[in-house]
Formats: sequence, structure tokens, C-alpha cells
Amino acid sequence: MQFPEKIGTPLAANAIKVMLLGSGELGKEVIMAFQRLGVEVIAVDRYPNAPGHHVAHRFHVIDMTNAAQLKALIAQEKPHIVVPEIEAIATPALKELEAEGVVRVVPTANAAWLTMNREGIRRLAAEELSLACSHYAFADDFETLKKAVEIGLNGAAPVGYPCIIKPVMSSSGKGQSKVDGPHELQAAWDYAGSAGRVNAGRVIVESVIHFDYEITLLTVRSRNPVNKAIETSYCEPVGHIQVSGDYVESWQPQAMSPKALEAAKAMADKVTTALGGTGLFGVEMFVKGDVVWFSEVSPRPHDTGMVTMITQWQNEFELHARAILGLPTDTSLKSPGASAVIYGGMDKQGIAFEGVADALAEPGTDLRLFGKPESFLKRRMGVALARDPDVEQARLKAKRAAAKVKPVAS
Ligand SMILES: Nc1ncnc2c1ncn2[C@@H]1O[C@H](COP(=O)(O)OP(=O)(O)OP(=O)(O)O)[C@@H](O)[C@H]1O
Ligand SMILES: NCC(=O)N[C@@H]1O[C@H](COP(=O)([O-])[O-])[C@@H](O)[C@H]1O
Ligand SMILES: [Mg+2]
Repeated sequence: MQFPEKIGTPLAANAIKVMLLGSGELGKEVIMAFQRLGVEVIAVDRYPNAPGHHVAHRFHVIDMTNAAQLKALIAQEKPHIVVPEIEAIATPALKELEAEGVVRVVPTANAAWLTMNREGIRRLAAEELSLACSHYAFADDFETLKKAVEIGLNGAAPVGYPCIIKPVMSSSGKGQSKVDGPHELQAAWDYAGSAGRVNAGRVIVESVIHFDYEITLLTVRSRNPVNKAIETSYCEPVGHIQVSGDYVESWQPQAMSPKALEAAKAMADKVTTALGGTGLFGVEMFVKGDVVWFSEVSPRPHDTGMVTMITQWQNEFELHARAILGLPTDTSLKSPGASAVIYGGMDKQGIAFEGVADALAEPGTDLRLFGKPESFLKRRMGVALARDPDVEQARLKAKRAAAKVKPVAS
């Protein structure tokens, strides 16, 4: 459904209804972006009081990986559009519902299904689209994994050491480890089995790319307001630093050579065109000099893209909502800026934050405290944002602000 000429106000019979599947920090911002455009939003997550639950018209708690529960909720709420926000969703059920014309899935049900499993997106990117990627193999048991790394599977070259092992279904680095030699392989296999979002019992092993820097190229597929054709546009590249597979810091713009930027855009265009639909995508790539490797893509706003809440006229969440609704989009930069993650630092329910006033005292800083009801040592609970004409200064500012915010037992 595109944005009609006239819509009902939220909760009216003719309101556009959107259902978010996953309502974490990213979904919360998407929900607010939709609501500012007069859309009715239903927030769904696996636990009560998820960040997006606080700001939606209605919310539900279900096991989103359970097809029966998912279908029952969609039948009950009858949304026009379903927006996946997390990887752990019964996407085959969404494919069925989309094929039956029951709902529109963003950007497409097939894209949500392909990207939620590393195997789907990696095979599409490397084997169908011929994008440069790390060397890789898949394994369902430890013996196959060892063979893939040390000898090679089915005549392919061995992945070799060092390598990175990840569950096929996981995100934010969950279950991911770098393996430097044979003695670390068993621990990496065990960790992948225990810590992914869904234990599919299958891993990808990748060769390590030695990059100069890595980026997320936020790519928007939206309709031209005049001729209604789908067009692709790009935000300025977002640079980021990851620790143990999880983002800790991001900034925009990341300086790139013209050749590398051109190659990155061409890759992003190819993979997002193959995935189809409209919306914003986070295309992750590794860069060394003028050479670019594809890593993975989220068919939705990206955690590293939270920086756009302080750097762009339309942040990544607003761009997603507009592109979904068929409204005009503007990817231009307002100011260079940066983001730095605030972790929980403890395993506890109902924490409070100290140092907020201190963090905000520096001009050009801001905070997003997500409102997650439970803190874990390494759970992302908030993010500090900073703008500055000099991107390096913005990075320092964001890190200073994040360091001043201290989660404490409430
Ligand atoms: N083959 C590789 N070579 C070098 N670094 C890698 C490789 N694969 C992953 N990494 C590092 O680990 C990070 C996380 O990897 P990846 O994006 O695949 O995990 P993820 O769990 O999907 O994370 P997210 O959901 O946050 O995007 C990358 O951003 C990069 O820093
Ligand atoms: N890299 C993906 C990502 O950042 N996803 C974001 O994290 C939330 C889950 O957080 P939680 O694990 O703390 O509940 C998701 O709902 C999404 O907003
Ligand atoms: Mg990633």
C-alpha cells in the first residue's frame, strides 16, 4: 500500500495500519516516524515493555518465531503493512501471507527471509550477484567445520586461519568468534550453538578480511513522487567500530576514495535491487584502499545508522517510514556527527541512569535511553549522539557523553 491521497486519523476505520515485528530501539524510532505521518502502529516483541511498546497505539507480546502465533496476531489486527525489525521471525509464514495478498511485508517477504539467515544472503550476494565477499563455507557439525577450515569442502579451497565463525541466524555479534588456530575451533563451535538468537545448528565460517575501515551504506529504495518509479539513493557513508561483532561507535560521513565510494554504491544498488521492494537498507561493507567487500545487509534501519538522528534532515527511521509509504525522501546530511553505545554494565531488572545532565552539558550532544526493562552486562541500553563540523571531534564528544552516563541499580 502506498500513501493514499487522504487517510483516516489513527484508529479510524480508514487509517493505515502498520505492524512492527520487533520493537527494540530501532523499531521504537520507526514507530514514532510513522506516527508523525498519521499512521496507526501496532508494536510486537518477544517481551513486555520493549522500547517500541512504550510509544505504539497498541502492543503485543508473542513468540515471533512461532508461525501459528504470528499468523493469529496478523489475522486479529489486520495490518496493511508488516515491518520486520529483527532477524528472529517466522519469515516463511510472512511469505505465505504476502503471497495470499493478506499483508505487504517490508521490503518484501522474500528479502526478510533471505537476510534473516546468513546463508540466504551470502549465497545471493556471492553466488548469484558475484559481489566480492570473504571466503566462506557452511557447516552443521564440528567435523565439517574443521574440514572447511583446514582442507576445504567439495573441492573448495580451505577457509584457513584466522577465521570468523557465526551462527547462521544471529545478529549484534551474538554467538560470533574469531578463531586464530585449531585449538580455538571447538570453543567457537560450542559458543555459536549456545548464543545465537535461534539455534539453527548451522554456522558460517568466513576468512578474515583485513580492512582499513568498515561502513554501512544506508541505501533507500523509494518512489519518485512524480513518475512513481522506484529510485535508489544513498546517505553519506557511516563508518563504525565493532567489538566482538557488536557496534560500539559510528560516525558520518566516513571519508572514502571516489573509486571506493563508487564501488560501494554499485554493490549496494545490486543487492538492494535483488531484494526489491521499498524502504531503507543498511549495506555493510569492508574497505581497503579502493577495494570493497560486501559483508551483509539489513533490509531495515541499522544500529550503526542511529547516528543519523543527529546528522541528517531525515534520519534513517524517517527515511524507512517515508519510503514504505511512497512519500518523498531526502538523504542529505545536516551536520557531521557520531554515536557511542551505552551498555548496561550489569545484569539487573529496572535500572536507572546517572550522569545524564553532565553528559548533555556539552553543546551539540544528545542521548537516546531506550527504556529496556532489563539490563545485561553487554546489552545496549542507550546511545550518545554528538554533532560537530569535524567528524573526529564529534566522535570524541559522543564517547565523552556516553562515558558520563552510568546505569545504576534503581
Ligand atoms: N569476514 C570478516 N572479516 C573481518 N571482520 C569481520 C568479518 N565478519 C565479521 N567481521 C566483523 O564483525 C562484525 C559483525 O559481523 P556481522 O555484521 O556479520 O555480525 P552481525 O551479528 O550480523 O552483526 P549486526 O547484526 O550488528 O550487523 C563486522 O561488522 C566486522 O567488524
Ligand atoms: N544489530 C541489530 C540490532 O541492533 N537490533 C536492535 O536491537 C534490538 C534487540 O535488542 P536486545 O537484544 O537488547 O533485546 C532489536 O529489536 C533492534 O532494535
Ligand atoms: Mg553486521
